[in-house]
Amino acid sequence: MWSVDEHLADVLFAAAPLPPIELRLLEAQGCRLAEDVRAGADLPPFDNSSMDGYALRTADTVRATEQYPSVLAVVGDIAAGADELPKVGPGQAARIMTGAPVPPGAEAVAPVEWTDGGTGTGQAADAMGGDQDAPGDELRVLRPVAEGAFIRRRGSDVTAGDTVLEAGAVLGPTQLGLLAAIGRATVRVRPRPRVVVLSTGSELVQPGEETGPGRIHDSNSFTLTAAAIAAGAVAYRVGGVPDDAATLRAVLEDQLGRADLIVTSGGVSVGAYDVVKEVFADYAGVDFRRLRMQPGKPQGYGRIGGERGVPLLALPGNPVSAYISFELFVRPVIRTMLGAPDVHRPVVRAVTTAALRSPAGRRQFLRGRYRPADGAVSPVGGEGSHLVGALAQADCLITVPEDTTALPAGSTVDVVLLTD
Ligand SMILES: Nc1nc2c(c(=O)[nH]1)N[C@H]1C(S)=C(S)[C@@H](COP(=O)(O)OP(=O)(O)OC[C@H]3O[C@@H](n4cnc5c(N)ncnc54)[C@H](O)[C@@H]3O)O[C@H]1N2
Ligand code: MOO
Repeated sequence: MWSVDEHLADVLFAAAPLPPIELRLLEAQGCRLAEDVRAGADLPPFDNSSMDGYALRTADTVRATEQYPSVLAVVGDIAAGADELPKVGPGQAARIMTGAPVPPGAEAVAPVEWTDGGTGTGQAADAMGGDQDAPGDELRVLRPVAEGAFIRRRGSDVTAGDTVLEAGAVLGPTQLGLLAAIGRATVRVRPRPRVVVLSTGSELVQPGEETGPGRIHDSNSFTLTAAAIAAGAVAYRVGGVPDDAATLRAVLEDQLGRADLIVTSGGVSVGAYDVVKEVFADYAGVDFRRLRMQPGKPQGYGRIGGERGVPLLALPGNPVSAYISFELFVRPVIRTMLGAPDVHRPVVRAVTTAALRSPAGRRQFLRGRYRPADGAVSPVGGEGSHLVGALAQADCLITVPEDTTALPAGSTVDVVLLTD
């Protein structure tokens, strides 16, 4: 028998970060950067207005008041995206929209609310006049405007040559937006591992179909596929492969091409129909071992597919065993392939609200609910590895060490937190 830690070490020994690839921005969401990204140009790329208003020279507004406005000649109209800009001289202003380039000669922008909007009334405007082609040709400015007011300076956000994101950064919405803003269409990242999830068992029926005598719905392929996605993988679900050597070989052969990792459930124990185990051992080069843990005792792992050798983890079929095995062994492999620094789930110390029992010589992982407020943890459901109802209520695993068979309520235990 092997310990949990020995098995984890062996499984991780064979795992490595996937080689970086160049991906389009939205395909790279959630991935880690494999390069330092530098800005090729300034952001903003040019001085521009942060308000709808009038670009002008500050000296012209020094004595402006509501009673005695400064009167300026409007010499042009600048929309965002404009490339031909009027020159603003003394006594002149140009109507300007938010984001539009500040024209030569202008030193500040007066928001439209600080002017009469070119209406000739001398009353403060609350919006730009609607006529784009013919802005009023005489503007009254109702207060002084300071040098640089409402101008977003070129390079004030990002300067050309700046490292804007470092290798290892995770690309979320705002990082992807920044990459787009500096003009990057693609980026070099560690890709998400492609995980093929395959559940074996002739008793399995897909959800939505009638079960019939002795048959059950395939739930593992859903749990494991969802868990792989939650861990950061791209996952492909192949549900319900019958316990038949030829079929299983064909399916494995077929799936190999699109997999960085294969995860199977079922057929790893000692049953008479566990042809799966034979196929994995002979064809796929998978070793089987029994671990000093409960649930999750029987485990297989190895590499399949000759040269390239895709790692394969064969998990036990009992649904709770399969899920716990995923969390303890498969998730760290996926996280390693992603190049994540945190490959393991966090473990906290907590006080159990109920007495716990555990088989001698096995590390037990009981399902529990953890209360961060007071550091208490309560078991949910029993020990049985078929209890999917209780599993769905749990948010943590309560660990009872190998050498402990009973713990009274109030004992301090290690708890593996399962929430993302
Ligand atoms: N004589 C022994 N019997 C068993 C031992 C043992 O040491 N000696 N180990 C037990 C333990 S522990 C486990 S765990 C299971 C592992 O069994 P297998 O990996 O061979 O899985 P199966 O026999 O195919 O199925 C076990 C159980 O899980 C259900 N199952 C399987 N696949 C799915 C699925 N995709 N969705 C939902 N449920 C699934 C299956 O119907 C069985 O009830 O072996 C024990 N036996
Ligand atoms: O180890 Mo099995 O996984 O106890 O149910």
